Amino acid sequence: MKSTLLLSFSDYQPQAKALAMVCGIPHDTIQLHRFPDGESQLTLPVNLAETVIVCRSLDEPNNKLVELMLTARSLRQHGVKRIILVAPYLCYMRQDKAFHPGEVVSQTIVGHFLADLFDAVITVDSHLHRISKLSEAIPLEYAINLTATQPMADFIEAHFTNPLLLGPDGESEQWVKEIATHFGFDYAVAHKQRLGDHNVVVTLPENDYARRNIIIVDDVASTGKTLLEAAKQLTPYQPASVSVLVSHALFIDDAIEQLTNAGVKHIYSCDSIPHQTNSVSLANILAKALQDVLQQ
Ligand SMILES: O=P(O)(O)OC[C@H]1O[C@H](OP(=O)(O)OP(=O)(O)O)[C@H](O)[C@@H]1O
Repeated sequence: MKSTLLLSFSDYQPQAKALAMVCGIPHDTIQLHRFPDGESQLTLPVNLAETVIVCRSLDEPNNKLVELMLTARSLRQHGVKRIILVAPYLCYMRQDKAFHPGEVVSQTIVGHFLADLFDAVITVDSHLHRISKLSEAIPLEYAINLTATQPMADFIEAHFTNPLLLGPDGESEQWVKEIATHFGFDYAVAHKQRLGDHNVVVTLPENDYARRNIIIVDDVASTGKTLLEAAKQLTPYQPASVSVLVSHALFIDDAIEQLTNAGVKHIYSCDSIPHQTNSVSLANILAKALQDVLQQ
């Protein structure tokens, strides 16, 4: 048995291979076949290792969670001692509270499900708004929530001159402030009221937005409505440009088209979810965290 092996599915292979290369770990592929009835058939490599890292982002989560369970249980049956999940985008972290009687708190249920399968979980900019640590949702010693603020700051520094960062809601301040601090960028944070899945109201703080290159920064773009409403509020101030940068690019349905139609000039994202807007690689921050865990 080799000592360490990184496995990925075809949906995240370039990013997983890049991570394996930075870490100097061999990479192999889990073959996936979906039967006509929707069941998944998985085939693991024949040669495994004592420690196996499974690298898969958990957008479109429902099939992927079942496939992770099949993968992890099968790896254990084959004698793998340590199984680490690297999920740059972690699903179900937004349903963290029962807002109405009977509502299921998915965050902790999915968290315990992953803790039963894996020995460590590494993710990036997880949506932890009502808990302070990922280990409160995933009860593991190594439940690590990284932040992409450093590579995002480096990207902005390389592509913009004197930008103004805008967080579209109070929760985004943690990321916007940290990115701004790296290079002394100006920043502001808006207020958001969520009225429904596709309906938010964004109120901008007082600021001189005219003739500025503004970058709206957030953790995740799902319907894109949060970014869209922030961009629309900026238009009357006649900024030089409005761009967006997010950690996780879900961009459901026509989100990109709506942002473009609203005058958003550039749409950038980290590569936690494969998307046409991917501009910022997470390989280096994931590799550092993974190497730290492997040394334990
Ligand atoms: O692209 P969208 O569909 O607008 O979704 C993305 C937004 O949703 C999340 O916050 P949310 O509104 O859930 O607020 P919360 O911080 O209160 O959970 C997230 O932080 C984004 O701001």
